Parts: sequence; C-alpha cells; structure tokens
Amino acid sequence: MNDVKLTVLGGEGTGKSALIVRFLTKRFIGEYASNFESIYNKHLCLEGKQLNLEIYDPCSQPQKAKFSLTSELHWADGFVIVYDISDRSSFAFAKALIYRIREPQTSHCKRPVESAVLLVGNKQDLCHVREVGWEEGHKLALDNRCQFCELSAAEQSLEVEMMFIRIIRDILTNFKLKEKRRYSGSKSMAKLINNVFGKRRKSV
Ligand SMILES: Nc1nc2c(ncn2[C@@H]2O[C@H](COP(=O)(O)OP(=O)(O)OP(=O)(O)O)[C@@H](O)[C@H]2O)c(=O)[nH]1
Repeated sequence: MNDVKLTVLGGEGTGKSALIVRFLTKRFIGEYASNFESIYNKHLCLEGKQLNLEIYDPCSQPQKAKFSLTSELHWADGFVIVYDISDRSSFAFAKALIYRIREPQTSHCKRPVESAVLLVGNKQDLCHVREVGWEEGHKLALDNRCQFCELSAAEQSLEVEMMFIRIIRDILTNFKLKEKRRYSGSKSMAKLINNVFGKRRKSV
C-alpha cells in the first residue's frame, strides 16, 4: 500500500480543519479546538492503487509568527495551502508559505521533484465580503507551479473531495517521476561502471 503524506497549511481560521473533516466525513462542522496538531488517516483506492493517506493538520501558527516548515518539508509529499477569500491577510500568509516551499531546494530537503502544491481559496460562500479576487489566487498559483481552486467547506462536499483527489493525483505523478529518475540514474551509473571496468577487462 502506498503511503501518501499531505500537509494542510494556512492562516488562523481559514478553514483547514473544516476542509479535512468535510473530506473525511462529508460533513461540515463549524468549530474545532485548534490548539493541537492532528494527523488523520484515510485508506482509499485511486488509479488502481490502494493508498494510505495521512493528512497533517498543524495547530495554527499565528500568521505573524516566524515559521520554518523544515519538518513539514521533510515529511510531506504534497501541500494544500488554504486562505480565506474574505481575509486579505490570510492570502498574504498563503503567499509566504508558497514562497517558503518553493524557495530553492536547500540541502536539508533536496528533492528530485518539486513538491505538489494546491492553493485553495476557501469560504467562497462569503463572496459578498470578498477581499481576494479569483484572478489573484489563480495568478499566485500559476506563477509558482501550483494547482488552484476556490470553494466553500461550509457548502460544498463534492468540490472539497475533488480538490483532495486532485492533489493526491499530483503526488502520485511525482512518485512516478521520481521512480523514472531513480531508474535512469541507476541505469546511467551501470553504464558508466561498465564503460570503466568493461574497458579495463579488455586491456588486460
Ligand atoms: N462561511 C464559511 N465559514 C467557514 C468555512 N470553512 C470554515 N469556516 C468557519 O471558519 C472558522 C474556522 O474554521 P476552522 O476549520 O477551525 O479553521 P482552521 O484553519 O482549522 O482554524 P485554526 O486551526 O484555528 O487555524 C469556523 O468558524 C468555521 O465554521 C466556509 O467555507 N465558509
């Protein structure tokens, strides 16, 4: 069974827990205790594969707090970055999170393939008090090689499920890419060794 590790990040009160619970239970629960982090497990079958999905919901960091993400960058195969379309400060925080994830891969988490990232503008039902336009979110995502969608955890169940399936599919694509690179890497290594030792055998 393939393990798929997903971290959900975003500013305080953007709806991270509501999105996760909606995906896991198809229900919307309005209030959650947010002073502890949680890892949720779900088994699902996708693209003919049995998957063990782990979703990490960190206890919220105040948006002004300095965050490192180092452990999340190590652990997660992909990220869902959530902002509230009615709260511009949560969009600025989402931008900072994306830049942190996309900054040149430092040695501590060198990855052969970029992490899969999906930017989500939540609380679309609050469009009457919207502060962040759809185009802004879409541009931020496009400019940083992320997927993008707007939705409402409060009112939409299918869209939330499709959002999670989308990021999981991207992660599975990355797994295939990594496999290919690993295989071609070992193949070229074998060729190199053969060239070196193969030649030496001939000269003896
Ligand atoms: N109108 C509306 N409210 C939402 C939606 N999603 C979440 N909320 C509300 O937003 C508030 C925060 O939701 P949470 O799921 O606790 O948000 P969170 O990001 O996990 O919160 P922290 O863990 O404190 O950062 C709650 O009052 C939810 O009822 C939505 O799609 N629409």
